[in-house]
Amino acid sequence: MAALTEVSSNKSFGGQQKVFSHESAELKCTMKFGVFLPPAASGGKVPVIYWLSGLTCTEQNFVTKAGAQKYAAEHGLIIVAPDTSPRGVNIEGEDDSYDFGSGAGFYVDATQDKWQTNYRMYSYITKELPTLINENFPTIPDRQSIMGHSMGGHGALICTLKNPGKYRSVSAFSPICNPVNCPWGQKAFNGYLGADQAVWKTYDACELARQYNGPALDILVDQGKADNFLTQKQLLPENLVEVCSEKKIPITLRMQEDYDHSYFFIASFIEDHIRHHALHLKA
Ligand SMILES: N[C@@H](CCC(=O)N[C@@H](CSC=O)C(=O)NCC(=O)O)C(=O)O
Repeated sequence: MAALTEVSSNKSFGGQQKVFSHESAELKCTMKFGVFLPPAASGGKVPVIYWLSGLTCTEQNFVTKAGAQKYAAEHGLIIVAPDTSPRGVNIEGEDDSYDFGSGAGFYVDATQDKWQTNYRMYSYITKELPTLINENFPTIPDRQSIMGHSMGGHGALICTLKNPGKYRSVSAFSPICNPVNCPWGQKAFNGYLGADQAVWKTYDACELARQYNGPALDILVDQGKADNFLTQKQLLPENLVEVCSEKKIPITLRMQEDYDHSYFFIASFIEDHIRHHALHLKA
């Protein structure tokens, strides 16, 4: 069993909000993650939701700003919130921009020389982290769901679409829906995956939805209408809705008047997302 080091522990809504660090075999560095343990977890096994954060985030953003603990406690759900990239791996240029390198792992397994040893966030999120969580916390391993924000919304969507049946449900706040067609995605995919756009498509939610052939999905997306990144065409939710309607994949896109891209938006609707996952995790 891989060793966990407790970094912090705070009682919250009758449960415990903790942060742990561990040595990641996939990323070859020390990583941190937040884990909320609801009161129900002290008396038995409970389902788990993974939260994937966006650009510039660590595990702290969700833990301190989303206000999820109250609802996770009420529904009896563990929530795990990992960091968004390898840290301190000393790759030249890793800290040069906010949207590539540190804090911007984009939930892919890099293939390019400089990045491929450490930048393996896809394998970390879908394999190493769940194994670690299931070994160390009272989870029901086949009852897991995933949600995320922006770059993390992209991550939640692709982890679900690439692994039919692995997650009981998926939801996202302002996700990057079509990275092959937006500036953030093009920069990250070119840097981590190289120039071959056929490889990019294997990590693009619209392309993956076009090819999806698995259990029925029930995708929930919230998007603020006053989100500057929506206006800048970084998110492209309309492209995902178009593919999902062609493929008859149920998706609910809620366009929320006046909300921006921030955690104030996330905190306003996190209750709905946790309820959405609870319905599927307890069905
Ligand atoms: N600094 C950047 C914008 C960075 C930003 O807005 N990050 C978002 C996620 S964006 C997509 O993945 C975020 O979650 N920030 C952390 C927070 O606590 O708000 C710029 O200036 O454009």
